[in-house]
Amino acid sequence: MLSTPGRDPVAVVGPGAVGLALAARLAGQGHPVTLCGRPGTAPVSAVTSSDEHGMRTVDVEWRSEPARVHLFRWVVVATKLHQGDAARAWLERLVDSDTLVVVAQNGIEHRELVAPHVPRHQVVPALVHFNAERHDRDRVEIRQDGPGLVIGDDGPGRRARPLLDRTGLGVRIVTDFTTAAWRKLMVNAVANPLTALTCRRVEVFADPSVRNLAVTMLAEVAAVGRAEGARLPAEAVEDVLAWIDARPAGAGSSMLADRLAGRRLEYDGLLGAVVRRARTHALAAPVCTAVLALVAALDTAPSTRAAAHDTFKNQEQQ
Ligand SMILES: NC(=O)C1=CN([C@@H]2O[C@H](COP(=O)(O)OP(=O)(O)OC[C@H]3O[C@@H](n4cnc5c(N)ncnc54)[C@H](OP(=O)(O)O)[C@@H]3O)[C@@H](O)[C@H]2O)C=CC1
Ligand SMILES: CC(C)(CO)C(=O)C(=O)O
Repeated sequence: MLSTPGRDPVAVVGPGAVGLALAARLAGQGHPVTLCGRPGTAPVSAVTSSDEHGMRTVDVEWRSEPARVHLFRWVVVATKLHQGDAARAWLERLVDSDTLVVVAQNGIEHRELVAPHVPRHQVVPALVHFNAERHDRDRVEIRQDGPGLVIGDDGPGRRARPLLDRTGLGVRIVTDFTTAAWRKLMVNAVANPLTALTCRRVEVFADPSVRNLAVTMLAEVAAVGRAEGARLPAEAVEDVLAWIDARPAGAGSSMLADRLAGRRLEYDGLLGAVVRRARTHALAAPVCTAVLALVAALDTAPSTRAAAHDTFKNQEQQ
C-alpha cells in the first residue's frame, strides 16, 4: 500500500521543459528531487524556474546513469514520446511494487510507454496543460491559464493527487480521461505538425487553405477518438480551432520548437497514434496519413532540420 507523499523523494526522468517545471515546484515544496538526465550529460545541481510570481532557484540531485539510481516511491516521467526506450532504462532501476509513476506527456499511450516495467495500477497518466519553456539546461519558464495537469479519477490518480497538488500548477481530476486525452490529442495532432511543416506560428491557422486542412484532419481525429470511446461531438472540431485561435500571437508548438532546434520530432506518438488507431478500427484517415508521411520525412532529413531555423527567421523578418 502506498503512503501519502509527505516530503518523499521524487525522481524525475527527462529533465526537459516539463520535467524541470515539475522538479522545481516539488523541490520548492521540500521534496528531495533527483533529476535523471541523458547519459553522459553534465550535471544540473540547481533549477531556476520563473512564472508570473517571480523566480526561484532550488537544489536538486543529478544522475545520468541508470545504474546509479535506487528505488523511488514517486517517479515522474517527462521524456518526449519517442524517448520511451530512454525512460524504460531508468524505470527498470527506479520502480518496485511500491512505486507510483506519473507519466506527464502528450498523447494517449502513457501506460504503453512505461510497460512492461510498471503495471497499470502504478501508472498515473497526466495530461500537461501548462506551458513550459526551457531556456537553459537548468532554467525553465512556466506559463498557465487554468489547471496545469489533468489526471484520471481512478486509484492511482487519487493516490498521486496530493503530490501533484503540491506543484501549485493546479490539478483537474476527471472521470472520463479518454475524452480529455483525445481532446488534447486533437490539438497536438494538428497544431504541432502544421506549425512544424510550415515553419510558422499558430497564426498559420488564419490561412484559409491551412484552416480547411485542419478542419478535415480534426474531423478524422475526432472520428478515431469516438471509435476509441471518447465523447467528441461534432462541435469538438470548432472548439479545438477556437482554442488554437485564442493562443497568444507568438504561440507556436513544441514540434515547431524542436524543428527549429534541430531536434527529433514527436510525431509518432501524436499523429502516428491517430493513424494507427484508425487502422485498428478500419477507419479511413487519408489526410492525417498524408500529413504524417510529410512530417516523418521531415524528421528523417537532417538537412531540412538544419535549414528550418533560417527559413523561420526569414519569414519572421518579412
Ligand atoms: N513543454 C511544454 O510546454 C509541453 C509539453 N508537453 C508534453 O510533455 C512531454 C515532455 O515535453 P518537454 O518537456 O517539452 O520535452 P523536452 O524535449 O524539453 O524534454 C525531454 C527530456 O528528456 C530527456 N532525455 C532524452 N533522453 C534521455 C535519457 N536517456 N535519459 C534521461 N532523459 C532523457 C531530454 O534530454 P536532453 O535535454 O539531453 O535532450 C530532455 O531533457 C512531451 O510529451 C510533450 O509533448 C505537453 C504540453 C506542453
Ligand atoms: C497545446 C500545444 C500545441 C501548445 O503548448 C502543445 O501541447 C505543444 O506545443 O505540444
